[in-house]
Order: sequence, then C-alpha cells, then structure tokens
Amino acid sequence: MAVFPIPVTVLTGFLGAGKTTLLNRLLKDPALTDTAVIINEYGEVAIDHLLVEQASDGIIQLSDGCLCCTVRGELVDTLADLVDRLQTGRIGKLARIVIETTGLADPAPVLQSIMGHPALVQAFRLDGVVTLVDAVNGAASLDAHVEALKQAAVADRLVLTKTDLADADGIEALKARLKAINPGARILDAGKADAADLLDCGLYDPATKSADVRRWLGEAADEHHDHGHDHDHDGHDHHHHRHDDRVKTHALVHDGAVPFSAIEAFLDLLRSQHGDKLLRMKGVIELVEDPSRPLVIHGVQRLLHPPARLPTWPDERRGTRLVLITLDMPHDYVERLFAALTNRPRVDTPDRAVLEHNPLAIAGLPR
Ligand SMILES: Nc1nc2c(ncn2[C@@H]2O[C@H](COP(=O)(O)OP(=O)(O)OP(=O)(O)O)[C@@H](O)[C@H]2O)c(=O)[nH]1
Repeated sequence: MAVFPIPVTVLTGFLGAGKTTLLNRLLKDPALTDTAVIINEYGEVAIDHLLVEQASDGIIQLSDGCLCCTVRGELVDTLADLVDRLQTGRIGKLARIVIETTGLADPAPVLQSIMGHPALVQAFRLDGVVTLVDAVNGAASLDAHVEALKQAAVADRLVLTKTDLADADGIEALKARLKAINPGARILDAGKADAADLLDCGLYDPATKSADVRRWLGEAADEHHDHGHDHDHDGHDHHHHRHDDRVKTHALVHDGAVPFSAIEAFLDLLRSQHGDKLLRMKGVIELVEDPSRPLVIHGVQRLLHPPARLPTWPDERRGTRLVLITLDMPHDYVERLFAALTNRPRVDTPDRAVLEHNPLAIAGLPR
C-alpha cells in the first residue's frame, strides 16, 4: 500500500561530503521505515549499496549509474518501476523515497525527472533537497565547482558534516557563506540532525497536519513590503568568493490578488527567456479569479510542477509570495518583470499591456 503522492527527498552534496554516512544513520530511524533508497554511483563501485544493505533490512536496491543528465532516463525508469511494483503488489509498502545523488551531479536534472514526468508527477512529490557540505573541504568545493554552488543554492536543508574535524572559526565562516548563498534553507550540523529535521520540508507540515506557507518558503519571503526584493547580498564581505554572487534569492511579495493571466505571463516569460538560470521557484499566489483558494507553484528550471490549489489559506497572510533562486540572472530582471506584470511598473519599465503585446519590451532582456 502506498499513499500517493509519495514524498521524495533528494540527498546531495559534493564528493565525499558524507552522504552515505548520514544516510546509513538515518535509515535506522523509524521515520524511515518503508523507505526506498535510490543510490546513484558514478563509476563501477557499489560499496554504498553494501553499506546500506548492512545498515537496514528491507531496503530495495534499484539502480546504478550517474544521475547527471545523460542517464536521466534511468532515474525515471527506476521511479516508474517502483510505481509498477507497488501496483502489482511486488512491493508491499512505500512511504518515502530518498535519492542519493552522485557528488558531481548538478541536482537540477534529478529534480526535473521527478517533477517533469507526466506520470511520475502524479505518483511522487518532491519533499525536499538536503545538501551536505563538508566543513573541511566545503569552502574549496564551492570555490572550484559550480555544481557545489548549485547544490547549496537549491537546498531546503543545508547539513554541515565533519564539523568534528574543522575549527570553530572555519565552521562559522562556512555557515555565514551558506546563509548568504541560500538564506531560505535551515543550516544544521550532521551530528545533531535527525530524520525529523531533514524530512518533510514540503508545504504540508505533518506536525500540524496543515499547509505551512511560512515554513515552506523560508524567511526570505516573510516580508511585508509590497515590492520585490533582491537579496543579492550587496554590502556583505564577499570579495573572497566572487562566484557566490552568481546565485541570488529573489523574494517577490505582492499584497493583493493577481490575475491568473499575469502569473502565467510571468512564469512563461521567465522560463522561456531565462529558464536555465532558474534553479528553484516556490510560491503561493492569491488569484483575482478565486482569492479564497491559494495557488501553489513549485518549479525547477523550466519545469513547473502542475500548479495546485489549497482549499483555504493556512494562515492570516494573503497575497502573493514567490521565492526564486537563480544563477547568473541579469540584474533586476526578475523584479522588473514581476513589478510590470503585477501592474506596478517602475518608471523605466513598460506596463503589463505593453509587455504582453511585446515581451521583449522589458529593459535588461538580452536580445
Ligand atoms: N570525521 C568525520 N568523518 C566523516 C563524517 N562524515 C563522513 N565522514 C567520512 O568521510 C568519508 C566520506 O563519507 P561518505 O559518507 O562515503 O561520503 P559520500 O558523500 O557518500 O561520498 P561519495 O558518495 O563518494 O560522494 C568517509 O570516510 C566517512 O567515514 C563526519 O561527520 N566526521
């Protein structure tokens, strides 16, 4: 038996960050009963499988191969096979899936294969991205590899590993850096993090049995101003890590309802013009057409999870809150587009009517 959609946790982190070590520990937690683990090893080694097998019974070993885009098909096949096994009774129960990515993987294709597949999207939902960052080597990985930066940027939870080997100043500096890259993610210490800290990152909070927008969107979106914000960390001491500035968190807040057509135009333009720069997008929207039922959007790069509607607003807060995490997005583009489409054009930006007629009219758009 399974309750669809089944939550999927993506566990990522750079080479040797400690993913398998953490996973082996988590699998002993009763919260991970009936969890299927998909481990994607790059190269010939299957040591992780053995470790996992030793660590717990009843885990289904599913696939080999790297989770980078060239073998994306395989993850999709693996997930589809799980659904098939469930439906034909070859698996009794399946409560959760954890996908451990290879250290070198760009996490986006993994997330896309969950969200972007027409059948799988009914069966699975992305619960969260847990990114491990090695306290000893993490800073160097962030400096050297854009994949490490992306892994940190898309995370719902950032987990520091090997803190027992690093000095306190180094740990604090790394935490500050991660906070600047991804202000919405909770930062935890691997030694102290348990299953409850790492699972159930989604909109639905099992503890309260209700949707929790604030928790899901993180503090970046918890602002009361009626204009877009660009958390580009200006003023922080970032000259040592120039390339961190390629990542930005945009918290877009609009008090009041928005027509569906405006949201559609915003998402279409953003994804068609700069989809590859969009790492992650989450949001809750008050629609003019039906203000009592918030529209929930969740996307990774060009892919948008089919928008869902909540039956009611979970708290007193109405309006529209979107959090976007981008890489190399042209300065101010997201904010200008959002402002234009919510009919609050800035002086130098055309309004929505003009933009819908001619999308290229927006300033700052490369032609
Ligand atoms: N001292 C210390 N060592 C750790 C910690 N976490 C992991 N390690 C060690 O670091 C090494 C790599 O850990 P793994 O769990 O295999 O890392 P991984 O991310 O799965 O590695 P890949 O799959 O190769 O990317 C192992 O030797 C672990 O024992 C930690 O918190 N402290």
